[in-house]
Amino acid sequence: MYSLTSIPSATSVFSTYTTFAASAMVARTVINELRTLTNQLVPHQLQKELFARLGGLLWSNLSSQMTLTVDEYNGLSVNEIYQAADTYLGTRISTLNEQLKVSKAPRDKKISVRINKGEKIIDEFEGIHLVWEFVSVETQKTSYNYETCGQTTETSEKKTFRLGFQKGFKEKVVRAYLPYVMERAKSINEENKRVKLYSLGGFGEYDGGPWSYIDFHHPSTFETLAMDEEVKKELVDDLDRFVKRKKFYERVGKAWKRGYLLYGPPGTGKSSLIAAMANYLKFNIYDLELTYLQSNSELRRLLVSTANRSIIVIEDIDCSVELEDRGCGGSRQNESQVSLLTTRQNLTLSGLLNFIDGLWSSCGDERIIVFTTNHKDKLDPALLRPGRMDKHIHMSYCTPCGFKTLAFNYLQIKNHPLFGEIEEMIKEVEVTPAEVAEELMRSDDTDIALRGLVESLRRKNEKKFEEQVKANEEEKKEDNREQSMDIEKGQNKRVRRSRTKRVVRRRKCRL
Ligand SMILES: Nc1ncnc2c1ncn2[C@@H]1O[C@H](COP(=O)(O)OP(=O)(O)OP(=O)(O)O)[C@@H](O)[C@H]1O
Ligand SMILES: [Mg+2]
Repeated sequence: MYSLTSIPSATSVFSTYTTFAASAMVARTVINELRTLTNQLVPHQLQKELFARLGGLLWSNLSSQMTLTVDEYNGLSVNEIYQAADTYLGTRISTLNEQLKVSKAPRDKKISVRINKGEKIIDEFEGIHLVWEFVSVETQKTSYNYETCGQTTETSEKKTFRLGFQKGFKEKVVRAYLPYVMERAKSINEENKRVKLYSLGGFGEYDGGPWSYIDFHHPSTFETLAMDEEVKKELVDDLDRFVKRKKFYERVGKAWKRGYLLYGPPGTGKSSLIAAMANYLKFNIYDLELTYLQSNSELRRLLVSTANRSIIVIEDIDCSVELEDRGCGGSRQNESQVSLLTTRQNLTLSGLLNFIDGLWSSCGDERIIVFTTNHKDKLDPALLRPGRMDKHIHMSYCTPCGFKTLAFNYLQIKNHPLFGEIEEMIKEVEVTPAEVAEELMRSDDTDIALRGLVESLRRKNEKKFEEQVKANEEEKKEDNREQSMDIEKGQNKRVRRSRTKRVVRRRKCRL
């Protein structure tokens, strides 16, 4: 609604009209002049094209709207803005859209919905009204085929997005809106990303490098992991902080990397934790089996060819590398003299550590490296040195709290009359989460599964008791043996002393 003061006066309307009419007359005269000139100089077909373009140019200058064109390809390379828009607009489809396309690649998790030719999508960004339009033009190209000795016609589709908005917002659209679209598309792609497991075994697909990959479908998540809740939370917070700290790492001049050492007995969830980390961050996993490698240079080549946003895993590091005495009279050598168990003398622990600290740090971003071991005490101190692995995480035997997580995972229950008994027994017995999981999987019937677990814990407890009794007996036997040896030693001493006394007495007599 207009207020009285906002109604334009008759004179101002008339003066606007005359200005507009005068401009139109000038434009028409210019066009006519151009037409006469070009009639004489330029062929008819070219003239048509020229005027169409000129008309478009004049129109866009006279109108307050402007259009940005986003082609699928920029020359031969893909246009990242097009790809981002394609992804982003999939999330902006509304009930106004009538023509949609759906598709799903064999390995995609979700069905993708896109707008069809001619469809428009309305968007708002910081007060700017934006209209996206999808345009697709089919072109046919005929060429001579030397194999069939005939003409072949290829049809190709040129896909474009047109983005319309008010001219005055051009700067803001280019500098703020399009980066926003790209950022949103990146996080949408991250959400839908399929995690890949790269290895050196050569059983998967290759994408150019020395690693082959398969899709990673491990179901482990932080919710399903039975581990100390505080440690779990600390780790999740640590990962969250790590991925957000690009600027921080730049500022302090440190490589954007993080190292974790997971240690604990077999079956306590070290590999499951790596899977949970990969699923949480949507990072690919590189399973680096050192036994496949021959030398430090090969190791370097493999590490350099890993991608950003990935987890490099070296499992059972204590079994892969071992200290070896070389030279120096069999004494324990320093880290530069550490070599692999096998005869592959050129692959050394120091090579690995130097690379983690040095060269590798200078290439790539957002990398996590994880070592696992069942025997932390067997590891070379060089690996445990402060600053080398950022966090040491102990994966322990099952705790009462861990048992509850597993019971919920496997049986979907949060409580049961047997819980109290089981929790008490778990405090006493060393049982791994893998063993508990195995028992819980034995039956779909909650009572049967839990009773089975109680039975197995009881057996373990009895075994532990028997082992303790045996150990005590052994200890007693050992004590007795030592005592009798002491007695024997004492008797021998007395005998020796009395003999010496007799000799001394005899000597005195002689004197
Ligand atoms: N902490 C845990 N939380 C949930 N499930 C677990 C846990 N630990 C073990 N499991 C179960 O046991 C199986 C074996 O565990 P996992 O392979 O992760 O153990 P690990 O510590 O890596 O053993 P290893 O030292 O032998 O490699 C897993 O697939 C999972 O089903
Ligand atoms: Mg493991």
